[in-house]
Amino acid sequence: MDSFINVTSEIGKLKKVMLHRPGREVENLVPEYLGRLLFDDIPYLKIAQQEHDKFAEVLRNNGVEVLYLEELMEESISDENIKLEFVAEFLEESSITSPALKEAITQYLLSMSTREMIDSIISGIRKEEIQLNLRKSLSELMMDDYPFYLDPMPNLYFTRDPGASIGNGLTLNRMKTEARRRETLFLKYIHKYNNRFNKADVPLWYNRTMPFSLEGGDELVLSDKVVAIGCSERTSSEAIEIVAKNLFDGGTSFEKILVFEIPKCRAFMHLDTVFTMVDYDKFTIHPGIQGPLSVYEITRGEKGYLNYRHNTSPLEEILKDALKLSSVELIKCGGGDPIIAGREQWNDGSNTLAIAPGVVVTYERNYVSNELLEKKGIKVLAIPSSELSRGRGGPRCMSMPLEREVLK
Ligand SMILES: NC(=[NH2+])NCCC[C@H](N)C(=O)O
Repeated sequence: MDSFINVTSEIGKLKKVMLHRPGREVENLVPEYLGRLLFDDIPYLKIAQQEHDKFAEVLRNNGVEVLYLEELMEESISDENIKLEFVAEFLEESSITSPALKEAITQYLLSMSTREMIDSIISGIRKEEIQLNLRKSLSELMMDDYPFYLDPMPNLYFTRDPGASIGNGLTLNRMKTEARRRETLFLKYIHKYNNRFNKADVPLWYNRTMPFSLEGGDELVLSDKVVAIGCSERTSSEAIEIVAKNLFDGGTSFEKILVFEIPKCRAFMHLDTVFTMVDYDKFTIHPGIQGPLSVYEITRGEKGYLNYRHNTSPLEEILKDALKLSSVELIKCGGGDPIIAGREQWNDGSNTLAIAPGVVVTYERNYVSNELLEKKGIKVLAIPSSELSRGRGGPRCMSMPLEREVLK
């Protein structure tokens, strides 16, 4: 049986992808906690869902099988013991320490159908949902005005980040911030228990139990030989070394890791917010990172060691050389105009999702960058984006490819 995961490029025809349709979690955002939950504004859920459905429809109309995280998860924990294991682990990681409270929340969750339970965990659990006749501990008393027992997970529709498909395997990531760390538990259970996965042994190139942060928005599979990883606000150099070692030792075809060191700031949180691949030899780039960008290379060394090199050539040269191309083109977000580029990058103008070589899904609000892509011969499938964009992620962030056609 073929592996359930097969991703050896950023642009090969997309065959299977995992999404999460935004739900009630987005309506549990309030101004006080926006920053901590990594949002800049509160999306209007009804419109966000319509936009997201349009995104899924564009993918389906182009031959992509769309799988929803919530459905894969429901399949994964249908067995009662696995469900209990999941709930216990989830509550542990949500810092529910009081045994009585843990028991009350567990009973509350288990009174629901599996699907309702998953939706409720994603939405977050407000204190008034559960009637408690317990004596409060000191810490509970002091946290009394905090509205949630379980925080909502509004970033889950960015399915790109908790894990990434590389070759036939996955990185199961450790998220930089507390706000997103529990998201990776879903992928852990899907990987471990979903029949689609474990029938075809899927190796993990990284695990969420490791201490260094790694997020999928930083992981780009440029070819079956080259992976680019952003060293960013979210992804650490230590994690990159571990992924490199595991890919090289894991019998994969990968030979080189290009480490893109980008400025560590919110606007550029992941590499894919400033750089994506749109065709064999074409990339989008935010002009704001071209100056500060440093590229390092990791290759296989002797006796299992890794070789490291700071490559100071211009980015075009680095990409040409790594991908064995005669030329490459970097297409500037907003055409390079600093105001347009700043505005469109903030709404993920550089965050394209290639669904085939030269065919990308983008946000329609980034019309200057979209027109430019079209001028360069790229087919642009633009989706509505007024509400989805408020979470600071675009079509690439909102999708986790599971399978792409192998490029010839
Ligand atoms: N792959 C990406 N660029 N993801 C964007 C994620 C946005 C999300 N609000 C966060 O801050 O984590």
